[in-house]
Amino acid sequence: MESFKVVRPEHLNHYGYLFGGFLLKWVDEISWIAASRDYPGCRFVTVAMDNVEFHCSARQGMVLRFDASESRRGTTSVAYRVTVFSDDLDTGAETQIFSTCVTFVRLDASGEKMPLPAPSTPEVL
Ligand SMILES: CCCCCCCCCCCCCCCC(=O)SCCNC(=O)CCNC(=O)[C@H](O)C(C)(C)COP(=O)(O)OP(=O)(O)OC[C@H]1O[C@@H](n2cnc3c(N)ncnc32)[C@H](O)[C@@H]1OP(=O)(O)O
Repeated sequence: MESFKVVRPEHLNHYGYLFGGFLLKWVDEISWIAASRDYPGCRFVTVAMDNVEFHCSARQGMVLRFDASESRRGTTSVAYRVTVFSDDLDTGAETQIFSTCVTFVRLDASGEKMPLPAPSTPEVL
């Protein structure tokens, strides 16, 4: 799943760069939306986000592209690889600024973990 955000003034830290907490919030939200769309009817909570490293800053006005796709499916959990790129709108060039893997666990209505639905079997033609 692809999603976009614009870095606005309210997203900056006191040095003038994107506050990392906003990036993590967007990564969490967008991968949660991707999981919830891929598994309709499942209630997911985030159990882990690995490899949080900020090597490139993002500045006001940048357009960020988020690419979230399933990377691992377990019994009660599913992981999404999220890669974030900053777009240069003048040249169209992209730079990868962040990547991590977010793991979600499926919960039932009482908050207990429960198995993911069985993968849909391919239709026999
Ligand atoms: C005004 C503004 C309002 C804004 C409004 C916004 C609305 C927004 C929209 C949505 C925005 C985003 C939505 C995000 C979703 C949350 O924000 S959820 C909130 C944060 N998360 C939580 O509160 C979860 C707290 N944790 C728990 O309750 C328990 O740990 C859990 C999740 C039930 C798991 O239970 P557990 O006994 O710890 O788990 P355990 O049996 O060890 O493992 C279960 C599975 O997780 C896997 N797992 C466990 N730990 C790890 C790990 N470290 N790494 C990888 N896998 C792991 C296990 O391998 C296992 O997988 P399977 O083999 O079954 O596939």
